[in-house]
Amino acid sequence: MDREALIEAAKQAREKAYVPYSKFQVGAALLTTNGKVIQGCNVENASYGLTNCAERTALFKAISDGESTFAAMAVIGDTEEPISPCGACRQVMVELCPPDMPVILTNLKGDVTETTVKALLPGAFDKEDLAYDRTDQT
Ligand SMILES: O=c1ccn([C@H]2C[C@H](O)[C@@H](CO)O2)c(=O)[nH]1
Ligand SMILES: [Zn+2]
Repeated sequence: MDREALIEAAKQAREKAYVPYSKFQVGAALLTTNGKVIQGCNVENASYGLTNCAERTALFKAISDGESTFAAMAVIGDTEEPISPCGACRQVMVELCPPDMPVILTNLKGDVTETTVKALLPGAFDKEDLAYDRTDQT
């Protein structure tokens, strides 16, 4: 699966976005290590804060389908610069994806930036922080 095909899958997913409030469609495509592509779109709600972004939709779909090892993600929106994932999605990527996993950020004009999960959220709070032994502390 090349980068262009993953971007195309994200573009298709974007068409399915449920965005009656923002009208801002976003698509994501997550490549698993066994070559499957899982698509996600943003799904909004009348209670605005319940909105699920495209990136988290793809990740949660994958986990609930039993897919847990990921190789890359592409994200697309109609933005001037390549789309920038929100903080919540960056935190969920840190939880579920390898730190060096490529994240391909694009827009409809075809601008592309490639980054990584760890570059998107340096210094993230993660499972290692929870693993610290606190039993002897008062
Ligand atoms: O990377 C992003 C940025 C925004 N959104 C969604 C959330 C909301 O539905 C709309 C406007 O913020 O775009 C995503 O899905 N992914
Ligand atoms: Zn988000």
